[in-house]
Amino acid sequence: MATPRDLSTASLDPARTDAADVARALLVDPERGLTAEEAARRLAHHGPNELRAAASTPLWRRLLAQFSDPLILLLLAAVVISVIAWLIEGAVGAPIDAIVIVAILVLNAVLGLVQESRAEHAVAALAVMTQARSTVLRDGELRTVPSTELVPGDILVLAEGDQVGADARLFRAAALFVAEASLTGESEAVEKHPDRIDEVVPIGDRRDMVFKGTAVSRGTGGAIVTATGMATEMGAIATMLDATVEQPTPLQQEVSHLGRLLGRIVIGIAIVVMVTIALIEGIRTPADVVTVLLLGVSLAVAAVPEGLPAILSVVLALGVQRMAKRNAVVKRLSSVETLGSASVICTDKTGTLTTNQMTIERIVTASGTVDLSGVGYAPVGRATDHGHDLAAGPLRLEAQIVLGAGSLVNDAQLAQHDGVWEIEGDPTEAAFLVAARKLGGTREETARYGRVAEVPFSSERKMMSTAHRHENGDLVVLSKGAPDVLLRHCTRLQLGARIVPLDPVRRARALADMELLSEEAFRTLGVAYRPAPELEGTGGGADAADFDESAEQDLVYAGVVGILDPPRPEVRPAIAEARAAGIRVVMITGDHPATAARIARDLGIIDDEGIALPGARIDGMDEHQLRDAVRTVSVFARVSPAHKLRIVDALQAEGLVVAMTGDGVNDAPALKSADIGIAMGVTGTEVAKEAANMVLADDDFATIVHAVREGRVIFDNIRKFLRYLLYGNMGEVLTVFLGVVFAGLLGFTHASADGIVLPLLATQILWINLVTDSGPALAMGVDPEIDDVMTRPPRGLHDRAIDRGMWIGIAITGLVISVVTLLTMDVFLPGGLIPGGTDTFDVARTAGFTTLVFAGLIMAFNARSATSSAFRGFFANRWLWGAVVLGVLLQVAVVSLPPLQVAFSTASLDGVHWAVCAAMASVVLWVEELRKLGLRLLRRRRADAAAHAR
Ligand SMILES: Nc1ncnc2c1ncn2[C@@H]1O[C@H](COP(=O)(O)OP(=O)(O)OP(=O)(O)O)[C@@H](O)[C@H]1O
Repeated sequence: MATPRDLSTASLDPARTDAADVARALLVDPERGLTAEEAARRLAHHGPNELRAAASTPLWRRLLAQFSDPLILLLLAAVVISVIAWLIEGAVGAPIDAIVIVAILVLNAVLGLVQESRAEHAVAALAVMTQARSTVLRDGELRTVPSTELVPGDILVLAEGDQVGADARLFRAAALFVAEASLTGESEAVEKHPDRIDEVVPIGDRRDMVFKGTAVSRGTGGAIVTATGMATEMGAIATMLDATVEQPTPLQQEVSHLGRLLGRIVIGIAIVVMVTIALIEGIRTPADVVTVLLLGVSLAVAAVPEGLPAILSVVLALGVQRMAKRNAVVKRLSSVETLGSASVICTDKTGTLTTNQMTIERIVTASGTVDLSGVGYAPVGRATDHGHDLAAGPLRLEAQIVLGAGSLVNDAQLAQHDGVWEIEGDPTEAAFLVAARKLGGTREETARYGRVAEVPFSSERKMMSTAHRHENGDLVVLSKGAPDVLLRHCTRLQLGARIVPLDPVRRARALADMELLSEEAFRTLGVAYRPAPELEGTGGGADAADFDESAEQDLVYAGVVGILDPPRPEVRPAIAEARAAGIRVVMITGDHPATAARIARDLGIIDDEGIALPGARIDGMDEHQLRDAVRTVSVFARVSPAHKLRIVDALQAEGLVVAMTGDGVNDAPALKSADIGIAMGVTGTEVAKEAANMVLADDDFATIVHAVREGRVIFDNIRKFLRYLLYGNMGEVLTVFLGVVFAGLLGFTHASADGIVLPLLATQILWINLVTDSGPALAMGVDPEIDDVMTRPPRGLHDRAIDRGMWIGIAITGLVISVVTLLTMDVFLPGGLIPGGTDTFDVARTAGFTTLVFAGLIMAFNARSATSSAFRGFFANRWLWGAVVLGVLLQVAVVSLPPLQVAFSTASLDGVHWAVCAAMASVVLWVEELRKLGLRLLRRRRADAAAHAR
């Protein structure tokens, strides 16, 4: 086979070449597309259809960036000073502290880097899940493929809401409008037409081409891909489009703010500690200066959780992965936090609350009602009239017109694959194809019509029309749409084989028929038609360009179908769960108010008195009236996408955090405006997915509620490790500070070989923070749900992660930790508060150090809830247990292994020491248990009092 010319590099300009010639040059038949093998071959030749990503930062620079924190730099400076002092003093022995501190910092940087890479990988994996897709014709069939797999010569099939995946030459277009702002900056959508352009014109004027990165805002079309990847016009400007950098989430901002605040406070404390030591103990040698300096700076490094932003990213990213496994694909980490605060979920009805498995069960025409049996897409079922097989006659004829016309003004396809009936396209439309097959004779008739033009369906118009030519040359217009809308375009009625005027009585009857179907929860669709001889005169045939909305008049109303779209079984409990969690559910649908209200009632969204507010009423309201309305109304029906935007704005003005679902191209503004835009993964358009923060892989409402729960759990877990880290840090700072003060008061100055008496050494402080504490903190990030997060109201968007209650808890716990640590040291020291101690200062300090580490590890269990006992879900997190056991082993090692004893100035402990350390450390657990018990009792008493008052 000849190789197709690569148009992107050839001199041929597709915009100035006939579509047929472009197809020929690219060796493709526009009616069949490429074969799968040929597409694979071309993909191998041209490479994936991607814009080259920006080069990644080299590893060494990322490692170096780990040291860029000002406090770490300060510590490094202190280390340098200590080395200089050691050199001045004659370089005796080895500068052990300096070596140990640098080693710990390197270890810490490597860990930080690993965290960062994990978070990045998780985010990259999300990008793959939310990648854009395109519809192409391959082997004569429609296929949806990732847009990265498009190749030159592919036949793109474009519909409203599609992202154009590659540059392509149009060969067909029906009312095709493309938004090209991303490429040309032009905000208005441009109408496209396959007619060749003869001059060389700028991109914005190449009406016969569509370009990668733009979006179809209206209409349909077919185009031959002429360029992919960097060869596209978008590729030409791609150097300007560096990969978007993830902005820090509000929580990440709060944490870095917290870091800076702590940094300042701690530097203050460090200075106070250093001055206190100098005053109480007196600085005697340069070594004393270095010891105090290192201690002060290490304290600062320890107390400020530098690793927190990285841990935060990992926890968010892991949460995002868990959500994705449950079909909620979040595009940005920040959306996870917002999800947890959602206070109202506005949801579509069709496909989200319902199954979107449409079955026509009823056809109501002027002569009566036909019932159709059978479920699903298999076209087997009986047509009956009052329980009897439908006989030939006016009713059958009318039903045949309804279903026949309905399956012609239709873009869906029905086919049997391996014995299973499957549909391609809109399920509402496919329902007509299935029903038409159930009613014998209909398909034979429709086969005689060929489509010549169309005005596509849109959620604003709520109807669509096509023009067809019969074998005998006659032209007709066929329309289907929301019956109340369609009836406005009808002046006549089909009655048996006759066409009669649609007088007020007949119109009222038709409306009543539809209303009745709606109240029974049926989705309704009307069908109408008219002979259209006048189309013949326009431009030598019913040309697509001459056919527009103006043809939708003077129609003959044929009848209405009742489509069953059952609610998803999991939705009712999900709505109850949302309500319990203080989240309101609002249904916003294009469907009829009666259908909407009935289904909302069945699902528990509204009670029997609840009503559906029609979109037309919203039009008559100003902002204030709408704000009043959204306070009470939970069902909006027959709305258009523009109403959605107004509803979002009104709810937000009421102070609510709004999650909003959407699927169509016109939903994009509402999705962007909502706090969380949620696009449908299955039925949603590419434009909607692009505008949303989250994509539902299964279109299911219940998935949104799961995602909210997950968002709350993630936020809870973040609070857990904040609490945990700050408990420990507060404990250390207070231990050092109080230790120095008490040492002075008790006269323990210069009691050890190191010169100055310090309750903890710089290396030990760094050990605790950067080694033993990191494991439990990480494990906390994947903690299972300890407190039921769906029993509390949503968190305010601007509520702080660390509130006052938490600060009080941190202060109390920090104080308890420092007191037990100092008491442990005192127990073993001779001449302390508690008599009987006989150990050396080094042993006593090692015991204090160990108590501090153990208390920290025990606090990990406590930090998991502000109110629940640490024993609740005690064994639920095996990572936490792993981390705690590892922490204990590391501590045993640092106390008992001689090389580590030298590095960390520790001394061996015996059995009694270990037991006392463990017992003293456990005191924090009991104190916290008592405090939480008190809190719980208080809370219960308040709840009882409130219940009593009611
Ligand atoms: N393919 C179609 N052709 C003609 N009319 C349609 C088609 N699909 C839907 N309709 C009519 O338009 C109305 C509105 O449809 P739209 O897609 O805006 O909302 P919906 O799918 O009913 O609900 P939701 O907004 O909850 O997804 C429907 O109730 C139906 O009567």
